[in-house]
Amino acid sequence: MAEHAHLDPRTPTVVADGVHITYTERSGPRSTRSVHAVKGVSFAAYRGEAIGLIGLNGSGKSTLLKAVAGLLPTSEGRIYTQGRPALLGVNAALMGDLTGERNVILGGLAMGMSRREITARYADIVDFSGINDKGDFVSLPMRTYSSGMGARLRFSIAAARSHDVLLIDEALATGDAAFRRRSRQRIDELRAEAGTVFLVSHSNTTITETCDRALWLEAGELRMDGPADEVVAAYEHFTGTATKTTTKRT
Ligand SMILES: Nc1ncnc2c1ncn2[C@@H]1O[C@H](COP(=O)(O)OP(=O)(O)OP(=O)(O)O)[C@@H](O)[C@H]1O
Repeated sequence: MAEHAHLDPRTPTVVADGVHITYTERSGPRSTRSVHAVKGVSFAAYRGEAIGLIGLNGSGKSTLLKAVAGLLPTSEGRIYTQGRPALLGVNAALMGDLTGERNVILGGLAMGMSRREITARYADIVDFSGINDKGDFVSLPMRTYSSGMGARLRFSIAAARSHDVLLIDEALATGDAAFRRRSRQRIDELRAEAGTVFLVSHSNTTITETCDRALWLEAGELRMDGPADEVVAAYEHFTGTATKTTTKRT
């Protein structure tokens, strides 16, 4: 229809409309302190996009991700999402005293998989994580894993099913090169299945390799939104460092 020609034909999965997020904490018996972490952020994310969130420490990236996941209320503005977004954080709640195997089952249930689906995908999840590459770690308690192993297992559990919106907070940075390659492929597949992936990372290389679009947050404000390579280039110019030195080696 000609009169609708100006409308974006893509399907939005997340719309943030003038979002403000403020943390309020008690700072004494009768006083509170508040931190205005996200300030008037607006964007629309569409099916099939992988969007990187970049910015200095404390710029509001994790806060925005948690709000999109529905774990933090906005103090002003609205966030609309399609389906139930899945948040995959470095600290996602797996249980240290339980074995990797038990955690795959619990994590799978938390991600909305049925027992039958988990059983069917169990071997793939463990293979993908690579935690059994050097021995039978999956039958050991998770507290015996390195932080990289834990993060890999979390990513593997979350990525085992498709999501309308998958939110990933730094999880990929902890893997080795082979695991990062597998993760990138899996993110591409999730996008091809028409999901939207958000990725918070301090590695500019991870952002440009994994994402087609990036949002740059600066002191809680959205400073730039555009193609990942352009936004990363502007951010690097701002931080005054070249790609080489900002690439986090893990
Ligand atoms: N639970 C909390 N209570 C109070 N203030 C918080 C809380 N979490 C974060 N903040 C504050 O909100 C601001 C944004 O933090 P956030 O963790 O979202 O930034 P970030 O960009 O993800 O940082 P980083 O790159 O260091 O992970 C910071 O000033 C931080 O101190």
